[in-house]
Amino acid sequence: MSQTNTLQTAFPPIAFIGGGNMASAIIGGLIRQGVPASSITVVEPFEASRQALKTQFGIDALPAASDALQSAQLVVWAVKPQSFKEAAEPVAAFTRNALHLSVAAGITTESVAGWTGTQRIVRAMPNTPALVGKGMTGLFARPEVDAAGKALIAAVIGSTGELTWVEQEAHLDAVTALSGSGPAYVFLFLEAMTQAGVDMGLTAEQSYKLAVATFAGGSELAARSTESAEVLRQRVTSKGGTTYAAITHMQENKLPEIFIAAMRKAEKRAQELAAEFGK
Ligand SMILES: NC(=O)C1=CN([C@@H]2O[C@H](COP(=O)(O)OP(=O)(O)OC[C@H]3O[C@@H](n4cnc5c(N)ncnc54)[C@H](O)[C@@H]3O)[C@@H](O)[C@H]2O)C=CC1
Ligand SMILES: O=C(O)[C@@H]1CCC=N1
Repeated sequence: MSQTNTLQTAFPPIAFIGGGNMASAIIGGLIRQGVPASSITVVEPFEASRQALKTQFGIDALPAASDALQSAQLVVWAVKPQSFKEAAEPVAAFTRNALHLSVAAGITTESVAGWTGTQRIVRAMPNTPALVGKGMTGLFARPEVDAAGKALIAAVIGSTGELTWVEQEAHLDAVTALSGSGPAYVFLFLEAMTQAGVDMGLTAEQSYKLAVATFAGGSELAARSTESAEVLRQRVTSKGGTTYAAITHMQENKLPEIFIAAMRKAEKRAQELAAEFGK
């Protein structure tokens, strides 16, 4: 049986609370896998976002929580950490028997349990390449989630790309700093590489194409290779050559150290979000 058929037959009704970027990425993955829009309910207070869900997926999102949520066996929380508690209040009464999946950065499953009145919670940290089926998601399940619940969530998230389970919830803050925020680091590099290409006389279009293809190609090579990134880097870097000149400049200016420190800032911010908005 194909993956599409498995999902179509095995998929229960699912509700999304918040219908923005991340919800759309996951909904897009589900629909690409053949899940019917009619089995997806979305609560989204903003008219423009509801319209976008209608245009993109043919989903009539609800402006507020209602007893339509009662049929959902899985509830996906895709609201900002700042809005989670407020969003949970009107929803909780309808969803006590459902399995819950939160993608909110920083917010602990302990907080989600307090707001939803259930312990059956998985916390996930996806990323925006999920929009094109190339997502990477870290997941943590509370002990109250059984194997069937984990399998359902792996099927949902698997429709958007790859996934990995972590044993300690705190490690999701590391996942956030790495792959959750990571696409932004890639885009910053793309911007800088494109600018450098333009400075050296290429057109912006040509330069961007070269940069994007280089990231995609480098990632694919690393993914398929049995060798480490360090070895792959050394293979590009002829002694006294052009790459050597560039990498030496980056190392002398502590680019790796800056990168590592920056990611620790992201991890710390995830911890702060929990403290600020988790109560
Ligand atoms: N954008 C990203 O790269 C990633 C985001 N996340 C997490 O996903 C969550 C959602 O982020 P985005 O989708 O980027 O934000 P977004 O702003 O695009 O979507 C959030 C949606 O929630 C809606 N909303 C606000 N109050 C609500 C309420 N009371 N009830 C129901 N819906 C309500 C908003 O109208 C908005 O459409 C955040 O918690 C974020 O930490 C996780 C991984 C990556
Ligand atoms: O920046 C944020 O807070 C969210 C979480 C990871 C990516 N975006």
